[in-house]
Amino acid sequence: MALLKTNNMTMKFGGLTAVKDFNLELNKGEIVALIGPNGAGKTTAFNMISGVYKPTIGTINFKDTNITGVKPHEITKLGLARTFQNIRLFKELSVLDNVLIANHLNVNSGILSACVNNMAEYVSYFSHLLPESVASKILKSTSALGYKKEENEILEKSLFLLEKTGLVDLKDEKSSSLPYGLQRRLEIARALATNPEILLLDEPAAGMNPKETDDLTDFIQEIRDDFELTVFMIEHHMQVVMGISNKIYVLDYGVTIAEGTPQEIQNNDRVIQAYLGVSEDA
Ligand SMILES: Nc1ncnc2c1ncn2[C@@H]1O[C@H](COP(=O)(O)OP(=O)(O)OP(=O)(O)O)[C@@H](O)[C@H]1O
Repeated sequence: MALLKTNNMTMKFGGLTAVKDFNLELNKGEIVALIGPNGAGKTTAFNMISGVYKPTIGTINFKDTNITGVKPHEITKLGLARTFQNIRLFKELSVLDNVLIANHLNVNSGILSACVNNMAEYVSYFSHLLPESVASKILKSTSALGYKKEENEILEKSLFLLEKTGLVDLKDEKSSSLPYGLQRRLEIARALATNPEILLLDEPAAGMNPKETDDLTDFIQEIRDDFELTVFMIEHHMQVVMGISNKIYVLDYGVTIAEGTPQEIQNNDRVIQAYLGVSEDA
């Protein structure tokens, strides 16, 4: 059984059909890419899967659960985490604090959880709305509560995530001081704090230099293996897409014009005409 399956998922904005009858299947452990020209409907598809939009028509199933129209934080709680095209970190906080806060807000026991129970889901979605000063206060007040056991577990888990994402030596740096590629990794580390089964990556290579892009390809495969993830990514960078995807879906004007292996997609005339024939970064 597919881990995630959409059935004729469709989104209409007034008279515009942004995504039409999208049938996606993600199987456990796969890395699947969604490509297509600007305005093809990729972000809209992501937004429906992650609960930002409720599809106008169609359903989304995650394992045995119909998650169509379920709110973003609930979807995160079920095991789908996402990153955004525009990085959303607490810029003034340290690298470690960015991961600590996601972990702190994800604790499940104690007085702390009564106050901020399972808010990590919100952090990944609404961190841009949560003032940095409030984020800092949450961190300070949780320390003040003195939950040593929880504190230690959270610190350990955060350091583990930083180790796995190659950021542990930079844990005390201000997050905004990191190069772009490492900020994207930090965003992924924070998403991993919610213990996802599926990780949705929105243009993970955007703005990266060639070295960062090379590293990203290995990195995505590593975290897929280490955290037993299934990865679904929107990406324009063909080197990344063709290098690591098990399967690729191609959207054009909301319609799925092709799906298949990298080789099948590269040889598909319709895809070449609509997308691959134009500039790689279009
Ligand atoms: N909230 C919205 N209201 C109205 N139209 C929208 C909305 N969101 C997206 N659209 C339209 O839906 C279409 C698909 O947009 P979408 O952002 O999903 O494309 P995309 O493939 O992600 O593009 P890009 O690669 O530029 O990010 C576009 O015509 C866009 O203008």
